[in-house]
Amino acid sequence: MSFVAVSNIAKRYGDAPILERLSLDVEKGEFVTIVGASGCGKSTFLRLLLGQERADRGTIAIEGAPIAPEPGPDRGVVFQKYSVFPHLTVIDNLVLPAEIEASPFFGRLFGGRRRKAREEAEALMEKIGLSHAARRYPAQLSGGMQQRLAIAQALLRKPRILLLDEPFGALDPGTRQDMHVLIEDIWRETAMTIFMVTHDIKEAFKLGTRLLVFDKIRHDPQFPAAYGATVTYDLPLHRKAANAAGEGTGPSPHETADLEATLSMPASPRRERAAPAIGQ
Ligand SMILES: Nc1ncnc2c1ncn2[C@@H]1O[C@H](COP(=O)(O)OP(=O)(O)OP(=O)(O)O)[C@@H](O)[C@H]1O
Repeated sequence: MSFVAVSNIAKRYGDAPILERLSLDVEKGEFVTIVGASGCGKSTFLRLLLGQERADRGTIAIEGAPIAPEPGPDRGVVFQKYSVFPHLTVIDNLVLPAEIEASPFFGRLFGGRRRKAREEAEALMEKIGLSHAARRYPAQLSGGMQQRLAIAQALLRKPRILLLDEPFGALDPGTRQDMHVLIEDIWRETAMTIFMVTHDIKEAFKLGTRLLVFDKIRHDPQFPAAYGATVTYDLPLHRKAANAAGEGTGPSPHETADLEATLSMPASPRRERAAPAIGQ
């Protein structure tokens, strides 16, 4: 039994099929990166995993149990645009969820429970490098710091699955590199299972242990929206494992260019050629 089992799911919005015949088995601790043409349904897939939306057909199970019909503490999420509370300081952004969980009506904790929540928030700020900014408001943070805060919020309830939807898409290259280091550290330390949507192929190769390409298998040129997308390439990134052992290098320019060429085309029928041999 795999940790996350996605079996033959389909999702439509109105008359438009977005995803179809999508099946996938993911083991605990995998870092799955997802790429695909814009609008092909990558974020929709993350929302299905989150439980924010329901598939029209098929099932998603975590450790054999059907996924809860709403977002739960076992799944954390970070979006490209900051999902933090703008009117709260960094530390209050990290304490409030605990307060609301413990006291949904008043949203306040007192005494030992409040102290514990603050200690946990402080430990998290230390881990993600925001201790010095505890009293600042989100508008006073850089983009990278705001995303650190969003990641910290997602980690608050110690999720087993982390869903990242283009989390670094709005950041400059230097900040992105820092965030790569942070997310890799968190992943190694927590052994979380991560699904990350990205438009950056190099980032997908660099961070993932497995890379999925979403695309359409069936295509009607008269009605481009007639069919949904599915997983058309599923590439184990063996080289990543070698990297972890201190060996190997990133993808060759040829491999990256090959996949970039594939993805630069609009969502299209499956191209009948062998998947690039990654990390063989
Ligand atoms: N709530 C919704 N209602 C109707 N259509 C939707 C809804 N959410 C998404 N869509 C449509 O579903 C399709 C897939 O959207 P989705 O955001 O999943 O794509 P994506 O691959 O993540 O795109 P991008 O890479 O541009 O972020 C798009 O055509 C989008 O317009």
